[in-house]
Amino acid sequence: MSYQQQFHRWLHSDALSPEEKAQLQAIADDPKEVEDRFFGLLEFGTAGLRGVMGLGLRRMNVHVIRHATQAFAQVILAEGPAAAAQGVAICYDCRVHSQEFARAAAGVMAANGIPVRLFEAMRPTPELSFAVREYGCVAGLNVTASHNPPEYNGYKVYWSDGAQLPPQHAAAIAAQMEALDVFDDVRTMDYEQARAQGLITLLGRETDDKFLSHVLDQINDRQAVAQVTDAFRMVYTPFHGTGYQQIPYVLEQLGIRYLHCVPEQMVIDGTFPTVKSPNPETPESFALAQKLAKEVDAQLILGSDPDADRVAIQVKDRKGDYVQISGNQTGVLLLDYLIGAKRRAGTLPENPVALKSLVTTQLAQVVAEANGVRCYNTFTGFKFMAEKKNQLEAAGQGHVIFSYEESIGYMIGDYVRDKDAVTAALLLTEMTAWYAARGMTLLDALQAIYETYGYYGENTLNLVMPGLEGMGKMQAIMAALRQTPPDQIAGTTVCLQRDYQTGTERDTATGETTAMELAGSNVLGYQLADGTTLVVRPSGTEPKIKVYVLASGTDSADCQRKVEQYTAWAETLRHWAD
Ligand SMILES: O=P(O)(O)OC[C@H]1O[C@H](O)[C@H](O)[C@@H](O)[C@@H]1O
Repeated sequence: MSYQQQFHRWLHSDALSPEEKAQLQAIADDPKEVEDRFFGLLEFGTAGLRGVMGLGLRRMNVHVIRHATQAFAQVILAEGPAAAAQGVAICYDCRVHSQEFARAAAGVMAANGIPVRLFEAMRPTPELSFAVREYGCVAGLNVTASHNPPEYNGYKVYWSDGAQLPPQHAAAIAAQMEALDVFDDVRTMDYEQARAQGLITLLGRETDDKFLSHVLDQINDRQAVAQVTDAFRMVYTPFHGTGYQQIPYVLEQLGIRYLHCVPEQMVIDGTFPTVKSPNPETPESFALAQKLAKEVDAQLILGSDPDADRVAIQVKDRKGDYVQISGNQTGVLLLDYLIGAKRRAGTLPENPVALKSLVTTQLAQVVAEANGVRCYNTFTGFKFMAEKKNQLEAAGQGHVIFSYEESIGYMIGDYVRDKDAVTAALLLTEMTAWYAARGMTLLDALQAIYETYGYYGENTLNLVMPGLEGMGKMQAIMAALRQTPPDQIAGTTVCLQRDYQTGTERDTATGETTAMELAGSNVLGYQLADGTTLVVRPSGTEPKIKVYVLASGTDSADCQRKVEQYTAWAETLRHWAD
């Protein structure tokens, strides 16, 4: 069906209310907008479906949610009646329409005879992962667009291990979505009726208590916190999102006495009125938190993203300014700390393993291996880390103690299979207090790590390319890089050219091609003669190409110089599609 046909189908469908039809009518004379909204289905990316809210096949709205859920229900039903009877857990975040979408999804599952455990109110994403495992659900889903701007919403899908669906299962849902009509093939049931029939039950306090008790079990060193508690001040912001109860709670349980939460941002609001972007990766998001931190003279600022699966930190430097510690650096600090803390507490398992994504700093591997911890790379997305953790542990090949990505996601413990800002916030605070008890800030600790293991520097460049046009440009850039793989980048020889789609690595000196362990994802990589690694991939959550520069050098300035040099080259990729 062409996009115009799709548009007319929606415009005349009985499933749409008169108001919805009027909204669609308003764009009828704008063919570009109609095309953008109807040219195809939303794709399952790094974190499921994600899109701008609005009417249309390529937008997030109740019809698309029901369609996706019907497709998901078919995949579950195909597992047989026993699997379907295990039911699904459903969660949602603070966004406008998230509760409505979650209830609509619950209604579709119920209409398909699949029992639903629905959170009574918004909750952090990691609690959904936990609930799926805890209640032996066959699957789970979460209505959230994580850190995206307010106009977005999304749909994350989980399987029975509590991890987001790996590509082959996501592809099964996508295939069902293609096969099922968006209106005619969707079974749905009234929310209240499904509740009355016991097909939808609510999850609340009891689940929180179980989850939080696992989180608190991760504490390694209460003593260190007790030592500094009278002088240790910190600021926390949930950015109007789901971390607002559990993170302050666990920090208090850790023994933090002076915890200052940013009052304006403790107010739940899916429009995120006090920030340009609710993404804690962007230091500017912390403006209000910094203001409060200066007032109370805090040592640490911590901010969790709206669905509380990711967390970023800022610390006070010598000049008294708050500086962001990148995800790459935070992960290295936490990994190094956890190895030490677990060793001191006698809780480091035999055969410890750390996982990271292939676009995360090499330093993590160096630190892990120097401390007797094996380290593996995976593709971006915690579904891949969860898969690797499950595989290694089932085969008796090690116990994963820590998994992380440069994009400020951290997974710790065995009770979740997704990134978890609640546990990470707890341990980042414990770590900061531990160093404070030794007269060190996290910046000092980072410097010590560089001096011990070598200097590393990283940057991620985002080439934003929105809409249908942007999609074409991104494809063209990836195709051009494949067609003419660079032999030199910014004047430096490329030694190895990697294509993670085919899983092959080409040595430019010999022309020899060898197979790599990782394959099957649209990612390209270049190993340069000066030790720098460059990785290029289209984002799976936003319309952009991401270029990762991972450098090492003789000191910080040397790393910085390389990072700038290759970032400048990465900027030029923008024009490869012109
Ligand atoms: O690089 P992207 O595909 O946009 O993904 C960026 C991040 O998005 C989500 O938060 C995923 O859960 C993360 O695993 C991922 O690192």
